[in-house]
Amino acid sequence: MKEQTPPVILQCDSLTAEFDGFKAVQGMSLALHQGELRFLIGPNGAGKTTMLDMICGKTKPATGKIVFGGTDITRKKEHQIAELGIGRKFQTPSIFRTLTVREHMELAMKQRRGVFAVMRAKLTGEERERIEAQLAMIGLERKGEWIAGGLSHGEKQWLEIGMLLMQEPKVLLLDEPVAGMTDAETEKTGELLREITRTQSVIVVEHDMEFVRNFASKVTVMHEGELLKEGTMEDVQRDERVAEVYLGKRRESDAGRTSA
Ligand SMILES: Nc1ncnc2c1ncn2[C@@H]1O[C@H](COP(=O)(O)OP(=O)(O)OP(=O)(O)O)[C@@H](O)[C@H]1O
Repeated sequence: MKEQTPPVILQCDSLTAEFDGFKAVQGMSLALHQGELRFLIGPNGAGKTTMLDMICGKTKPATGKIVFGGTDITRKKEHQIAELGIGRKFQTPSIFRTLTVREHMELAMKQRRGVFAVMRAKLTGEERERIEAQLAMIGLERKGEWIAGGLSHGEKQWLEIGMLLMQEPKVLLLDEPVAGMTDAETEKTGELLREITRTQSVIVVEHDMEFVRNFASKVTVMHEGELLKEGTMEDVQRDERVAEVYLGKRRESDAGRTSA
């Protein structure tokens, strides 16, 4: 039996973003399917982060339309979009150095419940189990009592992903999640993202080409605010325009496995 393509969960049509007349993104369209792990790549200034900013409502598109799970979210506010189920993680970890790992997860869960709860407010047994399961998923099950400030850079990034997951988003938007990670941490992050896509969909903005090669099924390449190419990593690598504007440039300056 032929495998069916999962339905589209997020549809961006002809998005344009303008900053004082400068078009950072021009006519970008992107369709994300349920359970997809999509990589968004391109040279510096291509407009990748601006795309994520428009999807999560941080930047309002000048033109175009964004539909998420059948709802037009183009003009919705950031918090409304988050509540509908789009979670955003920025590049720099924003954790509280003095709270424990488990406290971070509890806070994230309470934000989801919409309760102005103090830390002492009781969690149900079910909620505790969810936290433990999520800690195990991000590989921090034995570090629940650790002060977050004592975690490694990679672990802090996983904690943030775990906090995002506690809010049960349907789509996760991640900006360079493996930047600054060791090779082993990068590999683990890729596996974590794969596991997440068993139930959720993910868009990752990424510069680490080896990471993209290892974990991407579909890649979207942007250049100067526009869509340059979309396809498998093989399609993208074979494309001459991509090689010219991006991969080629990168190869010249590539000293081993680094970021572009
Ligand atoms: N708030 C802003 N005000 C003015 N210009 C902006 C703003 N945000 C982004 N830009 C400009 O828009 C262009 C696209 O930026 P963006 O950060 O989306 O690119 P990017 O592909 O994510 O780049 P990088 O890989 O370097 O993060 C850049 O020229 C940037 O300077």
